Amino acid sequence: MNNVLRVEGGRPLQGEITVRGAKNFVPKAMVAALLGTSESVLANVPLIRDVDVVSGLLRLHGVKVDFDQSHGVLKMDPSSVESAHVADIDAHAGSSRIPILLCGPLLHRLGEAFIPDLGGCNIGGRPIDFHLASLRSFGATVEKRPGGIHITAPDGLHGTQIELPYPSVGATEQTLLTAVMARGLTELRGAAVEPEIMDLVSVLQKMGAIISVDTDRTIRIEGVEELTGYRHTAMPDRIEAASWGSAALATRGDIIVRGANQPDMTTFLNTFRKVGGAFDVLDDGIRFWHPGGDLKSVAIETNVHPGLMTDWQQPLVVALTQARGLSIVHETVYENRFGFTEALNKMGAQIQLYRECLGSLPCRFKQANFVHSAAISGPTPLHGADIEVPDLRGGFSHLIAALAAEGVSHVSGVQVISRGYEHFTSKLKSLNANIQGL
Ligand SMILES: CC(=O)N[C@H]1[C@@H](OP(=O)(O)OP(=O)(O)OC[C@H]2O[C@@H](n3ccc(=O)[nH]c3=O)[C@H](O)[C@@H]2O)O[C@H](CO)[C@@H](O)[C@@H]1O
Ligand SMILES: C=C(OP(=O)(O)O)C(=O)O
Repeated sequence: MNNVLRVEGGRPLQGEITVRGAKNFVPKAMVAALLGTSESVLANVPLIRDVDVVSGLLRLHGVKVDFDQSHGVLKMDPSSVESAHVADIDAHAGSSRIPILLCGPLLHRLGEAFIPDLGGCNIGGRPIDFHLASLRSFGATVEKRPGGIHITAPDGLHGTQIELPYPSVGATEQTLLTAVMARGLTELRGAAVEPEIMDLVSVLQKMGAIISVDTDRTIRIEGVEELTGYRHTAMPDRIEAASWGSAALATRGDIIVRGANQPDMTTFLNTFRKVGGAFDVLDDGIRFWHPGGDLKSVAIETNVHPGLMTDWQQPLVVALTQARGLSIVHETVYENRFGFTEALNKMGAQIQLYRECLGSLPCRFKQANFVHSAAISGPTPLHGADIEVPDLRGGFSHLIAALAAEGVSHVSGVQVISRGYEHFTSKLKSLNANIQGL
């Protein structure tokens, strides 16, 4: 695919598209396959770059990976897992955040792991201190090496007690993937409970794990000696679904998102309704549309589940530029997730950023000098511009802004978007968008 899209905006997006398995679940289920003694089969797998990256990493470790792309069925056979060459793994440095989750499974299977430096969106410092503290508490030894980290477990991995300082999605998954085969009981307090984590718990349970999740963010895992392969259908991508909902709103359009699942999106749907968007829950998806008239301004704060997802924030902000009045967005998950607004201002939006907490949720960034709140005055007509994709969700937001704007935009660096949005150019074309690769 070409890296620059010419977008002629001003047309409502209309039609229907389908979302498949979640970017923030599928790669983790792929990592879980490493723990099994037999083949795992995962269905509803989308064609996105993070799936390619993890397929590559699994293959390097001797897993046979067979991806039937048209049906979205991935078969993974880990019966002959082996150590990969460090130089080969190094080639994956900076590609995604998933490699850190290989630690536990590789320690169980091979007794050691080399993990390349991580990638993922540049929306904050994104340290891995909780991951490493968790692994050390299971008995692992971590050593920094050029290009990554080397991990061993000289005395094996044993159950432990962990309390996360913040309900980190990745650190919760790290703990789960390590605890399921560690000796004894692990108690994880302060865990994240995002639906993608619950789907991973389902996969691990199918494999033979014993995991209980309490209502107070405590997860208890009884280690078992052996896990088998699994058969599972991945939960749909609630971030992609919400992104298309925001695109319908920003362009005054009407989009049916087949595959969108209401229970995973309750908080988004409440916000969507408060802004003035209309939706209808269908048997196999959700229809999102702009009902006409003015959109309404809102004050929102991102938070861990069941709060308003941070990954929903960026596309929604584009729709908020078209709402009447002053909208406030307080980002409490990442300290630096408003960089994408610079391009929106260039296109005519009026978004002012603040270091203060413009909201009442407890926030780690209070008085820490991070620009993490935004005030959006609207409605402001948007006009076409030449803009550069900064990150995955920011990139999709730029596309929506270009589609909502009058005139022509050139959006460069769009390949980043394929990390989490399957076939996004053909989906846009099917929704009547006027886009061309250059
Ligand atoms: C591949 C994937 O699933 N990515 C998602 C995952 O990212 P990821 O798992 O990286 O996000 P986390 O939930 O871990 O991060 C949340 C916050 O905790 C901080 N933190 C995290 C780990 C750590 O060791 N130390 C630390 O300080 C982070 O800097 C961030 O401020 O959850 C995020 C929060 O829902 C989503 O935005 C990402 O789309
Ligand atoms: C931040 C995101 O992803 P990652 O953690 O993979 O960078 C995202 O999906 O919006």
